[in-house]
Amino acid sequence: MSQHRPVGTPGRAGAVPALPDLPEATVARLPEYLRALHNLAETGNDTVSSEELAAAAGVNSAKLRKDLSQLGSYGTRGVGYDVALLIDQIEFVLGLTQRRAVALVGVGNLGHALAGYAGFVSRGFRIAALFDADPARVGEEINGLVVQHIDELPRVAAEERIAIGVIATPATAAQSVADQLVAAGVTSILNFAPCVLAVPDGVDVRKVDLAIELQILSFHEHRKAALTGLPPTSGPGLPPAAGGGLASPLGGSVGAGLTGLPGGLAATGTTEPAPTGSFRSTNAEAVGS
Ligand SMILES: NC(=O)c1ccc[n+]([C@@H]2O[C@H](COP(=O)([O-])OP(=O)(O)OC[C@H]3O[C@@H](n4cnc5c(N)ncnc54)[C@H](O)[C@@H]3O)[C@@H](O)[C@H]2O)c1
Repeated sequence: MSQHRPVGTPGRAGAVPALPDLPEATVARLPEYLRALHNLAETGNDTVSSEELAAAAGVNSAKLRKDLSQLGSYGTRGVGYDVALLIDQIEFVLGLTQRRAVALVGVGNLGHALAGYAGFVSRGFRIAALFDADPARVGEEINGLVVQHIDELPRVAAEERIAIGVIATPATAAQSVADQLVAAGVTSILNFAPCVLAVPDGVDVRKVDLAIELQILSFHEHRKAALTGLPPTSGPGLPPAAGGGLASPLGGSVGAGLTGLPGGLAATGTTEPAPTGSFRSTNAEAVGS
């Protein structure tokens, strides 16, 4: 089978292109494919097999073939995928053919690091404005941009056509900043503050929380230790219980089964009720979803 462009690829002047309605998990993998494809292109590869691309992107090849088939891309039997064409297709679907303007709110420790990160430009984004509420930070120049007071947000958002707002303020300020971004017409927010944001329908929120990622890894460490009966890999941790399992905070032995979970929690996890009303809290995890 040959490789096809998806319906409505760039070049059809005036047309509003039809985009495939992709599952969120597929959308989350597309940037991984794109990164791998750019690396392949830079190292002189014109074509790539699904197995090679899957390995470079860190996913299984059946999943990759299914994801790419949803873009209308099937590769060519015996040849694989055309690297340049696939880059075009994925960039088109992700809307990366235009450089989107990003506003960063909160220029403290994290904000400084983000404002100075050169990788956004090469991935299709332009940090167009920096905001802070602290008069001591206003006027500071970082990477050629001057920090402006948050009160300037509505004017600058319109002038710079800000598409995405990045929140790097303390959690206590994040909801009010999100409200200000939404009022200024920003409909996509990347939230680094450790809190859930309420936003109106039509506004997308992604959340990045490295502490959550570490907690998930901690769970896997804990589980591996429980399965092998070995103590955790670092720190004093919990003392091994009699019988080789790990002691839970409420007594009992996790390694001997899941009966020792605090409060009698079921091992399958809990389900939160869906938010109601006109506000929603998508707050999807930007890492690992
Ligand atoms: N997601 C992650 O993995 C991760 C990692 C580190 C920090 N964080 C979070 O990022 C946030 C920033 O952390 P930090 O260490 O840079 O904090 P920081 O205190 O150094 O910086 C916060 C900045 O926000 C500004 N600010 C406060 N209220 C504001 C408002 N209403 N409008 C505009 N600016 C405002 C402050 O003046 C300050 O410059 C915190 O919420 C922290 O928990 C997240």
